[in-house]
Amino acid sequence: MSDFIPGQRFISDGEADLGLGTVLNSDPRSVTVLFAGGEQTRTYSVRQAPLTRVVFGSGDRIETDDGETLTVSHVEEQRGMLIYHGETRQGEARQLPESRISDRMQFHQARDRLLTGQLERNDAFNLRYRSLQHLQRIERHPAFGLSGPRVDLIGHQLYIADEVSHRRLPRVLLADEVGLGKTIEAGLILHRLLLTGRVRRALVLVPESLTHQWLVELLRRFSLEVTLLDEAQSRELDSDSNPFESGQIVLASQQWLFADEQRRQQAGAADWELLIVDEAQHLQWSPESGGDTGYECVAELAAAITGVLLLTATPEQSGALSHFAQLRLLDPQRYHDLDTFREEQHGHAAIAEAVEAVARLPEREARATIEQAAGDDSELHELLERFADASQDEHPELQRQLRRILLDRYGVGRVMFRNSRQHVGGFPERRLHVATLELPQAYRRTLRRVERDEDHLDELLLDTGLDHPDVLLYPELTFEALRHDESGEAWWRFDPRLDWLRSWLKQHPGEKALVLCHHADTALELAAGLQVLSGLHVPVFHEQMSIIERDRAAAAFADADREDGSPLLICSEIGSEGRNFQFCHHLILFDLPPHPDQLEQRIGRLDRIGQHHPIDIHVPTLAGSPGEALLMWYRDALDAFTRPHGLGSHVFEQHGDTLFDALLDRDALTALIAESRELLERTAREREAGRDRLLAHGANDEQHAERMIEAVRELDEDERLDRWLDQALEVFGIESRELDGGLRYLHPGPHMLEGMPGLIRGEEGFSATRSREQALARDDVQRLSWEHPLVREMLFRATEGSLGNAALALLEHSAIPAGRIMIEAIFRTRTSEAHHLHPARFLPPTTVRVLLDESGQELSDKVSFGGLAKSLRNIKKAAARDLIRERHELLRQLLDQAEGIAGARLTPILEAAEGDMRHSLDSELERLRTLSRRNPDVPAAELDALVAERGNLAAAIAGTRLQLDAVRVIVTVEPRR
Ligand SMILES: Nc1ncnc2c1ncn2[C@@H]1O[C@H](COP(=O)(O)OP(=O)(O)OP(=O)(O)O)[C@@H](O)[C@H]1O
Repeated sequence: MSDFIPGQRFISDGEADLGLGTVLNSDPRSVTVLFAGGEQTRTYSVRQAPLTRVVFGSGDRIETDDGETLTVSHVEEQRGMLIYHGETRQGEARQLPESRISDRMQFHQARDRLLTGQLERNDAFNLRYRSLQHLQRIERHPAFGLSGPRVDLIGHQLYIADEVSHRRLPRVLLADEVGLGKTIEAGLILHRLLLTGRVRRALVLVPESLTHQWLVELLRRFSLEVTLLDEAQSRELDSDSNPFESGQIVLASQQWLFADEQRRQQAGAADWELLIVDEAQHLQWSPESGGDTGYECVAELAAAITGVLLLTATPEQSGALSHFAQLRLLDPQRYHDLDTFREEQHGHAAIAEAVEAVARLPEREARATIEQAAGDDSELHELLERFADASQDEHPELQRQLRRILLDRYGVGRVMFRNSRQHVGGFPERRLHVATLELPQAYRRTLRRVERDEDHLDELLLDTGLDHPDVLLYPELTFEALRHDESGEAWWRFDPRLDWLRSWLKQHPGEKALVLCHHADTALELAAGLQVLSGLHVPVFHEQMSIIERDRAAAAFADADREDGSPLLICSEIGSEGRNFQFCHHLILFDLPPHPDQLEQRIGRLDRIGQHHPIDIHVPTLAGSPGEALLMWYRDALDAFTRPHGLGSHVFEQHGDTLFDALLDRDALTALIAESRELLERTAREREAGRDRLLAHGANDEQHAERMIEAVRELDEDERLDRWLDQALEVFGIESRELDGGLRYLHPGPHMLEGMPGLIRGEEGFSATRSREQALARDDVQRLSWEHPLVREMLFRATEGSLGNAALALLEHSAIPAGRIMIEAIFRTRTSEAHHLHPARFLPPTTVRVLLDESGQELSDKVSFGGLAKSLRNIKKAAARDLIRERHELLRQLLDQAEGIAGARLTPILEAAEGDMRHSLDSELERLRTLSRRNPDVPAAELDALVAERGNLAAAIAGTRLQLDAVRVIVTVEPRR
């Protein structure tokens, strides 16, 4: 080291605490270094200067002399001096000559720590190496990001999560039938995108009534810490700051956000990579009048955010228009014209037939069907040719490709996923029980007048302030609105539905029932009536209640044994939307909602995943009333109580007005029922032949789903996690005690390192299991997986901090003379930038291990890490430091040599990663290109994004460097006798 240049930066190998030194001057024999941090100057002989040059690489953070932090992107050398280029914390580009690095900068890197004697326990070094190895394996695993959540492994959900999270533009409509797990699918997608680093910030917008449920689900099932933002909390935050920047995942109520212009602007100004909107059917839009405030707010956000998940069980609640409006939010260029959209829906049957024909290949008829659907699509024809020449072994893969191309090109399934009970299977039956009760006089009078005199309806609407058809369907509201005399009798005193309900309770001791009413007022008064008449205190659940009150009511219902427990819960229509009540199987429809999708939402509270009992739907109805007419239409025309078919809204769109006119006219009703039934059956046949069939094929690929389940199980059962956990818990100072039933209790030990998720020193710990079943059955038990926050934190600290990156150990060996030195150097790849592209799927942190003996011989082939680690002993720190100091020069030489050896091994690693990446992205690009020629569902932006991604990934891989991550010095000693 003869050419020291003034301004270059070094640290003293022996005196690390002096900090970072600057060469002041040098001559052929000596070099003088100023350690400004310690205000000291040292002069060394050039030949033996115990100095290590400080060189940073891309991705490193440098502290500057003016208090900034610079993240290095690349380094340039000018006349022996290094110039660092990078970005400041504010994202500004900056150049920094090495002379301007802060004198006080601390060193955490392996080489500096070793040479400055900052050594650690051997087990920490072992943990570091093993953690890197596991990361390398897990980040490439096909189930990575999906194995941690506490959910049952349900095929269609895992398929959707895998498919969507792999897309560059994850913008889809999750439209499974009610209760099939859209929240879970959205959670899985979010979880994976967060873990892979593609998403760092997400905004989740849900109806006010569901905020708490989402908060709890994201925490309990996905271990995601979410900031629930409301007005009070926003005000508490610093008035200058944007409250939407206050958390990584922000959950907010749609009602709150949509109503406040300033908050909407703030949400739009924050940086997000993913937007999730639940119950998207409420967003209203039409070509004539544009969107309502909510729609426009979501449209603005969706235009700026890469990933968008819209959730709705009833995408057509307001007809094809609302469905189109949702798709338009996801891809406005593609869905720009409502008429074209309507027309496209007709061609789906032929494609569905072709998709099904694929399974029957090589039958001639099947081939003909596919050929016909393929038109002039040369790729499909070519695949069919290949199939004809292929061996039987190759058939499944070719069939998969054929199916995929057909669905991709012509299916709606690229943007929309809809699973139905019919295709998922395993759902309990629904049973309808109607109780026809006598219409009370008080209601009858009003109805008869309307029947006789049409104008009376208008008067009634004016007098009551109610809407049509509510004024007819909910006679208790009409009665109350007309009851001017406060002292008069309340409706619940004479309404026979109350008596019916009371006797139902008597006949079903120990059972629970969810009672639904269309209006909150009915729900409240019904509860009041029950209290007076039966002394029963029944919790009510409606949209005017606070979230806390609602949760309390739901809890009292869930646990009837509590002091405030109740066998009934009375809910208003939208008060209970999205809620989970599958622990109960009796549904009492105190009245019926005016829209079939609302009826489906009601039944969906109980008919959800997790419901194991047939569902009993009880409808007390008043003979001759409009409510009874509606029941007949739902039951006889729509078949709305047996199973969800998603066609209710379509029929309603055509016949809704006539229906409301026929509520008081039984002849008209009978005709309407026949007409509606005919429309329902015809549409069902068409949909079954076309769109629905295609959607069902697109929403789930059973083989893919099966592979995902297998992949997750593989990680679930990974025994290496148990071994790694034992080592990690020991190093981090966490104690573990076996409990009965395969559980373990983790709790903080006296020396536990700070900041371990879920554990605080001096406090209780938690029970944990590796078993998915056990964790699903018990809320109080956490499930340990490679994705559990504690495991991730330990993996992170064991590989990213300085923990265990420098160590010294003794090796007892009779065949090697005592006092000989070896170094075990672990290098790892560092791929900078492009985190959001998840380069780790092609190049996870990859280790290169180099084991050199004193003579510079490379032994890693002969001596394995595990074999060596087993034979090593610890040594006292002070003695280790002395040893290092004595052998400085040799260690530096060995480290330089190891670096050279490792460097030579980098090229094949990068080549393999680049090959993998190109293989994967090229074939996807090819697929998208062909697809975009046929299927306008593929937005041009997706193609551009993919090309850009390939370029960025290639650059990231090419820019990968090897960094010495950890080093262990091994000193031989004579075996102890
Ligand atoms: N994989 C799973 N493991 C365990 N529970 C699940 C799973 N999938 C769904 N569930 C449960 O089934 C119920 C319905 O799921 P979820 O709320 O996600 O359905 P949804 O489709 O969003 O319903 P809705 O249409 O009512 O909004 C919830 O209680 C959920 O926790």
